[in-house]
Amino acid sequence: MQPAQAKSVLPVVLLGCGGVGRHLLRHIVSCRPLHANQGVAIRVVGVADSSSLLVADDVRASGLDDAFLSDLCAAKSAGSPLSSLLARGHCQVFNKPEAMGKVIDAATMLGRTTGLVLVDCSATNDTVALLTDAVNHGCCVVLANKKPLTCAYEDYQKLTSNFRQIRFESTVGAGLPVIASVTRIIASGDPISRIVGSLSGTLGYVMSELEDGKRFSEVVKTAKSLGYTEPDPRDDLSGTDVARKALILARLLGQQISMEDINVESLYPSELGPEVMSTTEFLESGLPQLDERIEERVKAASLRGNVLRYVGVIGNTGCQVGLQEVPKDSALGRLRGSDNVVEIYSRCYESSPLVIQGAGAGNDTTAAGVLADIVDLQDLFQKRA
Ligand SMILES: NC(=O)C1=CN([C@@H]2O[C@H](COP(=O)(O)OP(=O)(O)OC[C@H]3O[C@@H](n4cnc5c(N)ncnc54)[C@H](OP(=O)(O)O)[C@@H]3O)[C@@H](O)[C@H]2O)C=CC1
Ligand SMILES: N[C@@H](CC=O)C(=O)O
Repeated sequence: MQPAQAKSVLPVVLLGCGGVGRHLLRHIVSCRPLHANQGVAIRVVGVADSSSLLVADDVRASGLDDAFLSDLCAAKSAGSPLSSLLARGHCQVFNKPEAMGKVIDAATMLGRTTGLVLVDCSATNDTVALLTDAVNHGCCVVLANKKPLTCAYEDYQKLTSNFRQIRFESTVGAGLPVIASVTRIIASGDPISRIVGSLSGTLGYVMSELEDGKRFSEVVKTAKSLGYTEPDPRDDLSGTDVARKALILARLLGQQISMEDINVESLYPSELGPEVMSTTEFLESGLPQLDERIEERVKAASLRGNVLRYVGVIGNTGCQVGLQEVPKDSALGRLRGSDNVVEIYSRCYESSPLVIQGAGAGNDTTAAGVLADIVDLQDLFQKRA
């Protein structure tokens, strides 16, 4: 008989079970045989949403089983609260504000013993203190949420001070290996001078669909239904989401800057902003008001043989994100759908940049990136027979 392979068991608490979080749970379940072959077992011990935290009865000994996780995804997809799963047994539910204290309790206990990966697939600013606390208790952190990395610089520094314990590949380019590539180039001592790219799956998709004559308002709604947009698509249309990605890259390059230091072009006026109308109102009545203006810009560019792309430039002297007219047959102009393209210029990649291209948004690819980050942490967890 073969001796049982030693496994790294990675307990996970997931914050956020929306589009990305649910895909992550499904990927964890479907990858069990693959991970077993790789000597890894991911044990989901807790899941939180905006109002509560559901945890396994004894987080040190066992997690939520796979049938439970499937039911949890189904319940959240149907709009039911996490507490609707209490009847299944072997779990407890804590409501806010108590819930976040319970996450810290789990992080304190597991950080000292088995270790814990706290995964942030929420879209809130509210998790940064919790994540920093978890890191300080020896836990690891994986982020799809960009906000904890784009907060005040001092908070960013605190969160990332133990760099080996934190992964955030999906925050830029979803599942594309952008952060890994930048990190490797930096580690090799090759100075990066510039990163240029189309960093928004939503805006890439919208711009390429407009070239086919579709209406802006309709295309934005389709991007939302495909899982490309942020929960409020104005985060994409304002350029804020791209600016967050630019900031994450700039900070990775060592720049001590903040969101206010980035020049951002918004595709909608402040009268249609979140302070004035809800997301639903924006989608129903605000968005159509933008159709004509954007479509005129697309047509004007087309008459010059160009297309519009929302481009981010991260340089040594500053960062800008905004619409640019680019030749139709350029690398940026040829982009279709939700694809991102990122060009990295450094001493080794000066005349011919390192180019990373592929799907840059979507729940599936984002969750896959998060899962790869979790598995990448396995060496920090003890192997057990
Ligand atoms: N979709 C994509 O292509 C990509 C997304 N991302 C990032 O992934 C994250 C998730 O996106 P997505 O799944 O589309 O968003 P959703 O809006 O679908 O889901 C967000 C989830 O977070 C939960 N939540 C809100 N506040 C808190 C909180 N304080 N604590 C715990 N959970 C909370 C929500 O709870 P409730 O269910 O109660 O509302 C919801 O379950 C975002 O930060 C996004 O920027 C990153 C790269 C690509
Ligand atoms: N809304 C974002 C999702 C990924 O970060 C995008 O469209 O790129």
